[in-house]
Amino acid sequence: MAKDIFVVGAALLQDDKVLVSRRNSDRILGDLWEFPGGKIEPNETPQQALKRELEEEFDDEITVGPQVTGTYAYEYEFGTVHLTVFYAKMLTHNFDLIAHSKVMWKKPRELGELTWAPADIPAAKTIEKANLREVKFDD
Ligand SMILES: Nc1nc2c([nH]c(=O)n2[C@H]2C[C@H](O)[C@@H](COP(=O)(O)OP(=O)(O)OP(=O)(O)O)O2)c(=O)[nH]1
Repeated sequence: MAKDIFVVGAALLQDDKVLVSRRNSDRILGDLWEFPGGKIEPNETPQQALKRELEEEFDDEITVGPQVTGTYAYEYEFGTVHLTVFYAKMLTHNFDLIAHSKVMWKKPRELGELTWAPADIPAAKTIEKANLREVKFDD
């Protein structure tokens, strides 16, 4: 049986745009677009894992909002990735990020132009049709 890998991704929002990130060429699923995030560690909730991964990656705190869509399982040859994508916001927006070659801020209708990691397609399609200004955060 293929191993199960539990992964969280963040659809970071800024006005009417969402941050997308491209995997490095030398990694599994190299060059494909994804939502920044990573594997959930034992004893972590998906939200805790997402905060930890994003804080490591972008050196900024995030607020985690609602799930974009249900957890989606995709069977790759290396294992089955169970991906959950949450809407999120950065607390202090780090503009350096925009210059970073592997991330881009995109409007929802532009998401269909990207070559996504297969596990991300349902979430990307949901966001494509979403009105990002209506996503509700608790704070
Ligand atoms: N981060 C992330 N990974 C994704 C997405 N879609 C998708 O299929 N994956 C896959 C790629 C990897 O096999 C796995 C996540 O691993 P990762 O390498 O990004 O996470 P990590 O930093 O915790 O892992 P590691 O390098 O420490 O082993 O999930 C996505 O949207 N975001």
